[in-house]
Amino acid sequence: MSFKEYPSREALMAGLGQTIAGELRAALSKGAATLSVPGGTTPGPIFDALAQEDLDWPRVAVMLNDERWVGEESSRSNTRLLKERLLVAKAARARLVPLYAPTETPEESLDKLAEGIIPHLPITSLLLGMGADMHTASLFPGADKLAQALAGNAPVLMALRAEAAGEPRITLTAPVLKQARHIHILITGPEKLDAYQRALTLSPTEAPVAAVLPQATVHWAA
Ligand SMILES: O=C(O)[C@H](O)[C@@H](O)[C@H](O)[C@H](O)COP(=O)(O)O
Repeated sequence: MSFKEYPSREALMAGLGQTIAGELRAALSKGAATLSVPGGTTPGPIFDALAQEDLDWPRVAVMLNDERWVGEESSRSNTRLLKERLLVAKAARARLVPLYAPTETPEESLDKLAEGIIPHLPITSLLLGMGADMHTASLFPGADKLAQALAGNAPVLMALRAEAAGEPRITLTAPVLKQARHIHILITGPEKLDAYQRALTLSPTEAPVAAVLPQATVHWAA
């Protein structure tokens, strides 16, 4: 586990964008590469930076760590964010691996979406966000199927429901996250720094982000 503090959010976003681009470039020199990213409000500037990187994007599979079960017309759609901020400019030619399909419930689409993901595992570069409640991806404390999603034998993809999550979620499970070659957790501000420090002392059931902390680099700026 390591912790990296940056002098400003701008420095964090630019620096981490370059780190991830370097990891993808190294993987591409040997074969294909997979980038998995969060939605939410924090990663937009890293997406902007990555979209300008000179990479062999058609050989990069890009997916989300998790999705809120809403259509792309919703401002809460992570797929929409991805299309607007990451899969543009030079990265427009990257290959999007979907985490959403227009069925009423996520359960109806789980198998099909998982089938699309499996050929692109393990993830080369995994960028994770974290909530102040210490959830990561859609592994929320108190979620209905959290224990199954944290288990070593969890399927690749699961549908979860949690009060704090709002709509139903679909998420990569802990074993898939842990198998990523490079794991980066992106957090900003004092509240999330405090949550990260608490997570270091808690179990993944209490603080789901703890499941990946041992292998992760945490990147923080005030
Ligand atoms: O769809 C989501 O909600 C995410 O993927 C989620 O895990 C996110 O990374 C955290 O909730 C942090 O979100 P913020 O960056 O908005 O604080």
